[in-house]
Amino acid sequence: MESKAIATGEYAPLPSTGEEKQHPSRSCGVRYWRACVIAVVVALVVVAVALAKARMDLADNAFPWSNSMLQWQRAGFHFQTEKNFMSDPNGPVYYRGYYHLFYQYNRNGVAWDDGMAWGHVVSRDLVHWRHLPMAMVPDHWYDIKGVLSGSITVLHNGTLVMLYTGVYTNATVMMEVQCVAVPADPLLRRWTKHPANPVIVHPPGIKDMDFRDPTTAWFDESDSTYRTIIGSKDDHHGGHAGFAMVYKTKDLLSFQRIPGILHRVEGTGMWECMDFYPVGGGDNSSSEVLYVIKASMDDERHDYYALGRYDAAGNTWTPLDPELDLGMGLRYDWGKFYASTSFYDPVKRRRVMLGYVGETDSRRSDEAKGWASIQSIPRTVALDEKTWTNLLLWPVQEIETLRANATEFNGITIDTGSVFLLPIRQGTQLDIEASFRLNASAVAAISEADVGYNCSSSGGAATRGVLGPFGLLVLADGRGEQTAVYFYVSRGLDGGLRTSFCNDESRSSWARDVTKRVVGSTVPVLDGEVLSMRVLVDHSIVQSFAMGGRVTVTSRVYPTEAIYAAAGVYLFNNATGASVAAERLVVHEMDSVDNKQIFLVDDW
Ligand SMILES: OC[C@H]1O[C@@](CO)(OC[C@@]2(O[C@H]3O[C@H](CO)[C@@H](O)[C@H](O)[C@H]3O)O[C@H](CO)[C@@H](O)[C@@H]2O)[C@@H](O)[C@@H]1O
Repeated sequence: MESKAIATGEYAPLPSTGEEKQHPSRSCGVRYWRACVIAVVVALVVVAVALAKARMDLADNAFPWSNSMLQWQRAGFHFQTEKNFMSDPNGPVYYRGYYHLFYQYNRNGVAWDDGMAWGHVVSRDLVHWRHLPMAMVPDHWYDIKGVLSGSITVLHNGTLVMLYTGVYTNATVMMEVQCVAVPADPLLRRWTKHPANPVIVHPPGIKDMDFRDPTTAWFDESDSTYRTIIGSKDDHHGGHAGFAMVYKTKDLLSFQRIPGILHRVEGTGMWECMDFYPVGGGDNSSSEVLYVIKASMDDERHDYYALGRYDAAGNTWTPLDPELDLGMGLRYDWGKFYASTSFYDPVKRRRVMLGYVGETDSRRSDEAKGWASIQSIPRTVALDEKTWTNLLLWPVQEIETLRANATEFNGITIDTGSVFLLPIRQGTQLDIEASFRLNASAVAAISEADVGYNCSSSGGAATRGVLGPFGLLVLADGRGEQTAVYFYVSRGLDGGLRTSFCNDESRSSWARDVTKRVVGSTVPVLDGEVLSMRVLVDHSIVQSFAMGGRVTVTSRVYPTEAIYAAAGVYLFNNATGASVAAERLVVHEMDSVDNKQIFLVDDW
């Protein structure tokens, strides 16, 4: 097994793409002088055009992406569309033997635009998806500018109702309104928009375009009504609060706003794609049920959540810890992950959520690829009954059916300042399980304080501290391109240890026209626990999970050289004060899923 020094130096000059091969020139004899003059003139013109283009590209830092580089970026086992722009997952539901996933889709381009529709796929296992025709398109006056996000509710009688936001415009206004549709066939291919639409218009005092994304409704036994939440924002009197309103209905057609608000947090801005559901209190738990409130914060483009108590009679939700109120501390994911939604899976009696993972490359690259965005792997959501301060978000078990060859490594100790190449067959579609233990006596001997480590501002994986960073380099070619997924342990002034978990994208690509950040968060680690991570690598998407899903971090990365056979995985330890033992390390190769475009009931 090979061991080599970690690359911490500056990036070398941009490499050539390999497409700019020199062609041998043919010498010009007298007989060919005419042809040669023409050839020289043509060559000069070509060079001039190429130089002009190169100057333009340099001006906006555009990398000369080749087709094979762009082709490599498509995921192998995540769901994505063949072409065009996809965003929010909408109305996931289990119905008559199939998981249905709808999603925001622009049929005409690689970016968000007017005219968003609901795409539709179905699955038996949340892993292999089959495409169905567009489920909902803008074709009524009240949704003519777009069928925006919404939800599907399974009513007590087993029937389904879709709630969604329609956008319309006339000479004076652009307006978001809430609408209802019901399925017209058992496979949910066609939906009938109700003649009563729009069924909810915004209350006074709210801006026309700050009223969207109705949640899945739940049944309240106290007055036998269904209830749904709609997010908004309040910019009055110089404020900038996000807040949630609750509507109740008996028939899913006539809605009444419950006075007051469910919750409001000053300074958080528009709450999009809200979600609200119970956690805890399950079969194995004697503890009370808590309620998760989640909002996609439009200002920041992050999905925040908080744990609290719900008082249905008083129509209020109160955070367990006011310092971890919505928008303050807890996120579903610390990387690129937005507009998530969840549903209750009655088959496996679990809550499952997913969010969309947008592009962090340039619009020009998206146009060249012809597609934009990937859906996250569906994740189970559960209360962390050990901490009671956070959720556990974990890839659904079904994706383990894609695991092919597994390579297990035992007894590797990574010395300070070293890297270790893992001998695996391919590095582009992987599910990696790893747990690490810092040398205990080294940790005990260290008394110096190293407080205040922050993934985003402390310099990433190349910055060395006493007890970190250490972890994995994925999509790494040993020549500088690498995405680091790492822990960093610091000792606080109180003597206690504090652990951060981060994805460092800053060396993920030679290209300068992609966004590269270091993202992550501190993660709770209880006494005696080893530091564990799981990393799903799937071409341009890397999803990292720490400590069983207490913290998750998703990155989009666009390597230029660490692709195809050149993509590898390394262990690394950039700490100065302690070696790290990889106690458990299993690298599973992952099969591809073939998301067929056409669905035929009989052939599946
Ligand atoms: O597709 C509409 C639904 O998407 C949501 C949440 O993602 O709102 C998005 C929003 O548009 C912004 O997001 C786009 C990418 O998702 C972005 O490309 C666009 O430039 C942004 O405006 O859609 C509304 C437009 O009315 C805007 O206010 C949002 O930020 C969700 O809330 C929508 O239902």
